[in-house]
Amino acid sequence: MNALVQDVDKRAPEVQGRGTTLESLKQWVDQVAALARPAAIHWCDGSDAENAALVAKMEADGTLIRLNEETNPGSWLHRSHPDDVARVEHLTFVCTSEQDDAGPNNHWMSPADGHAQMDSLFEGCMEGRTMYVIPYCMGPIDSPISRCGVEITDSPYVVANMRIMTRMGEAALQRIEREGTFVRGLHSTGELDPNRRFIMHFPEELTIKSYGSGYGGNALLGKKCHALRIASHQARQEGWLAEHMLILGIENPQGETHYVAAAFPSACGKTNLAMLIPPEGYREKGWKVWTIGDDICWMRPGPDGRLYAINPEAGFFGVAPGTSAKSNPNALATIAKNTIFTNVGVTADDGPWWEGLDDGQPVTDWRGNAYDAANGPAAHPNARFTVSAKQCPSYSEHAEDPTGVPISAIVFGGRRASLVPLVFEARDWTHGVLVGAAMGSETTAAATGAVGVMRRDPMAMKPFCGYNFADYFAHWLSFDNGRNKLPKVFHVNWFRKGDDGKFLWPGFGDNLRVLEWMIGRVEGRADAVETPIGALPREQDLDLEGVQLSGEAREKLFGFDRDGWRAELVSIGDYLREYGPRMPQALHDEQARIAASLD
Ligand SMILES: Nc1nc2c(ncn2[C@@H]2O[C@H](COP(=O)(O)OP(=O)(O)OP(=O)(O)O)[C@@H](O)[C@H]2O)c(=O)[nH]1
Ligand SMILES: O=C([O-])CC(=O)C(=O)O
Ligand SMILES: [Mn+2]
Repeated sequence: MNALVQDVDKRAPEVQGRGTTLESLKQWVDQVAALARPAAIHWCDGSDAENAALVAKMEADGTLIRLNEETNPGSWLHRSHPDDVARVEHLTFVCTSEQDDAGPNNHWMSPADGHAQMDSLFEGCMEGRTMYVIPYCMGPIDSPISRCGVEITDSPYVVANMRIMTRMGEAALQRIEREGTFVRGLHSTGELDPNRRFIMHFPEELTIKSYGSGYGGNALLGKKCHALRIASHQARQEGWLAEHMLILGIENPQGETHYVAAAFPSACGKTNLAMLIPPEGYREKGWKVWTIGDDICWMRPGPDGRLYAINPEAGFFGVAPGTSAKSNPNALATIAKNTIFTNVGVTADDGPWWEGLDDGQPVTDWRGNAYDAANGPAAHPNARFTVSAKQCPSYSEHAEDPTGVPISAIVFGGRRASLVPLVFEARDWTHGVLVGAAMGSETTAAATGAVGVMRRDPMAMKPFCGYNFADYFAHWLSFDNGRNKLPKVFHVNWFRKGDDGKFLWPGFGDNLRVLEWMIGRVEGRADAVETPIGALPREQDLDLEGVQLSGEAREKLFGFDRDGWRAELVSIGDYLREYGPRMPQALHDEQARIAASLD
């Protein structure tokens, strides 16, 4: 047992009050142990020795497979159960006392039913297994914006991943004792039976219970469950924002840096944008892009009224397929060592392999079978890497600033094959909130279910907002209070397709051309044309030197299709009405204003 917690037991009754938080932690651990009946309890300290012992155990039982030590030092392959490869939105619940507080955007169960359901699954589920207790901090350990939690799990794979993704161990436990509060997460991989799998949240109790999956977003409870679903609920009560956003810094040739936060749905380009390498021409002039975070952003107004953002995570849990020396060399450099690969293929010399990788050939697929193209891709489309952010060559020296970084622009974006141009700017905050609320995107392999189906995914938070979207939009609107100096809001679409079904915009490094225009707008330098949907750049307002665009590409990326947008605004109006009377009138008014200006 951890020394700090052990001390609680030894304390004389008169000083025990000082350790009340740790006492209640210990009581909860005891309660869980009585229910799940593990063979042993291990309090994680986050040390290298602890990790080495866990990894050795996982290597021995086949949970981890060692990759080539020369080409991929310290790196491992994990093959999940083939039915457990992505988030399960249909099995994810938000349990609030009132159903309306969870909203039409969440599956709901009453807290009593939710606990009963989960506790019956947890009964005796850890028999013969070790129960790990993981104290962790989301965000830099010394940042006032950070928050702590404790995850109890029976999966050593989860422990190894949480060690990379969070600040885990002794320092987190000390912060928990100081702060007097923490999020409780209980997880078991159970039998990995898709029919006995639930990811359940109790935001009013700051509690998470997850059963039956070992996959990242379902099992690493610090990530989506805590840092988005529970944190969004806390953020609303306390006046901040917990968002599914990357954070990056753009340094211009004069050495000035602007920070941008961008919300794209799962597997829609956050990791890639966060690690962008400037294209030819920009590099020579001295443009640089710095990575702060690739998935989650917590932000709040600072004393000067600007929004300050931290990345609550310490690592990247990124999509492997498509990562190449051409698309994302920074990611490739980051994962060159000390990386856990999940569900990738393997080459003859024990290297990790996925579709889109520049060289190598797979001999084994993600299931562990001999690779045969007839059986599908070598790597699962949602294969992932887990790696420390510190290994990223573009990791910003300000990424761990306790104050966070000031945000100049917020960017929303989705996968839209048609209609939506490359970029436009919202005219003010309220319009920006509508643009976020109306976001649409085609579904991806990050969640189980059909891929490529267009759905509304407001602010990329459809699977992650822990409360009613109507209240969430009202919360966003409330930041426009006359005191805050809010960032400009933009919308991008890297995924517009031509008649031949191919992407019209080169994307990746070339996305800096669009970011540069945004910064120009923030500084009042760049030009645009006003349209009913917002301000659009003309081709000449972007630096497109060296970019080959067809006539069709120019028309579709920079044009505005009035008839198409009329239909889109009708669909947006219908969507807002699905939330009934809780939807802020300001968003209905904004939708009506734009719809009217399209006539
Ligand atoms: N065409 C095009 N594809 C892109 C671009 N950026 C990223 N992608 C593709 O989008 C997919 C996923 O991108 P990621 O950056 O890993 O997605 P993410 O938003 O970080 O995803 P999560 O970790 O699931 O939240 C990969 O297949 C990329 O190759 C781009 O600018 N253009
Ligand atoms: O949660 C996960 O498993 C990975 C992720 O970032 C997402 O799906 O958005
Ligand atoms: Mn994500």
